Amino acid sequence: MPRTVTVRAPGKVNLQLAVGARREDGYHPLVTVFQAVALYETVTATARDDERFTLTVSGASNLALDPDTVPLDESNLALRAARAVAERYGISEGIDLQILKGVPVAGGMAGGSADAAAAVVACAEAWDVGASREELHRICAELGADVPFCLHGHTAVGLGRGDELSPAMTHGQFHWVLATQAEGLSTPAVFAELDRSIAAGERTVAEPTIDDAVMSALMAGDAKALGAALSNDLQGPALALAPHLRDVLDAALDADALGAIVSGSGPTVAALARSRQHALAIAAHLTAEGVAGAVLTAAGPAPGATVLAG
Ligand SMILES: C[C@@](CO)(OP(=O)(O)O)[C@H](O)COP(=O)(O)OP(=O)(O)OC[C@H]1O[C@@H](n2ccc(N)nc2=O)[C@H](O)[C@@H]1O
Ligand SMILES: Nc1ncnc2c1ncn2[C@@H]1O[C@H](COP(=O)(O)OP(=O)(O)O)[C@@H](O)[C@H]1O
Repeated sequence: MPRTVTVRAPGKVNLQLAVGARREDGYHPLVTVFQAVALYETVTATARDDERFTLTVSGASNLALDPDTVPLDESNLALRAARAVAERYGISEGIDLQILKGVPVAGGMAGGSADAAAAVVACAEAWDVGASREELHRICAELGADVPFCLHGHTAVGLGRGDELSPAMTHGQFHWVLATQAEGLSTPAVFAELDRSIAAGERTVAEPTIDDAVMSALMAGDAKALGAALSNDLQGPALALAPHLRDVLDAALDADALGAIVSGSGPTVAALARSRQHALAIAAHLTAEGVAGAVLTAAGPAPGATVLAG
C-alpha cells in the first residue's frame, strides 16, 4: 500500500525586515519579524515503489495562478526538499508530490519556501524516517532562508540569514490584506538593487537591530501601533524595480489601512486592517482602484507546517 501524507504550511509577511551589508557568501545579515498568515500551500506526498520523483502543481481558485510561473523541474523547492530528505535518510524509493498553491508565486510571501517545508514533513512521514523536529529544521535551513519559518509558523524573530528563529509573544489576531501583482519580483534582484544603491551612496547601511515598537505592539495586540511600526529595508529597492507599487501602498492608506508595506522582497503589498470587516473594505477599494492582480485577506498569526491527513 502506498503511503500518502498531506501537509499544509503557511505563507508569511515580514513585519520588520532590517538588512545589513552583503556578506562574503552573498547573503545579507537580517533582523526580521515574520508573521505566518492563513494562506496555505498544501503538499500531498505518496511514496512510490520505484525510484521516480514526480510533481504536479495546481493553484487555488482565488489566486489566478499562471502555472508557467512555477518551475516543474528539479529546481522546484518541493522536489529539492524531497531529494534532501531521501539523501539524509538513505531512502532509495521515489515519491509523487502534488502541490496546491494558496500563496502568491514570487510574491515575497514565501510560497515556494512553504512548499519546501510542507514537502520535508510530508516526505519524512510518507517514508516514515523518524525525524526529530531539530532534524527537520536543519534540512529546511539548507533549502532556503525562509523555509525554517514556514515549518515553525506563528510569529518569530529571524536572525542570521533569517533562519535562526525565536518565537515572538503576540496577543490576538491581526487582519491583513494582501495585494498581489501578475509579475513577480526576484528575491536576488531586489537584494542586488539594495547593494547597488548602497554602493552608489544613495542609501546607508547599519547593523540591523530589532525594533522594540514592533515587539511591544505584538505583545499588546495593538494593531494601530503595529501598523505604525511596520518597516522593510527592501521596500525602497522593490519600489525602484516596480514603481507602480507606490500606487498600491497609497490606495491602501486611502482606505485607512493602519499601515501598508511591501512584503519581503515584494511585489505583494501587505496592508494591516482594524478588523476583518475593515480588511474586506480595504480589499474592495484596492480591487476598485485596479492597482493589484488578486486581492486576498488573511489573519495572522497562523500555525506552521501541519499534517492534515496521513
Ligand atoms: C527576502 C525574504 C524576507 O523574508 O523573503 P522573500 O521576499 O523571498 O519571501 C528572505 O530573506 C528570502 O528568503 P528565501 O527566499 O528563502 O531566500 P533563499 O532562497 O535562501 O535565497 C535567495 C537569494 O536571496 C538573497 N538573500 C536571501 C536571504 C538573506 N538573508 N540574504 C540574501 O541576500 C541571496 O541573493 C540569495 O541567493
Ligand atoms: N514550489 C515552488 N513554488 C513557487 N515557486 C518556486 C517553487 N520552487 C521554486 N520556485 C521558484 O522560486 C521563486 C520564488 O518563489 P516564492 O517562494 O513563491 O516567492 P518569494 O521568494 O518571493 O517569497 C519563483 O519565482 C520560482 O521560480
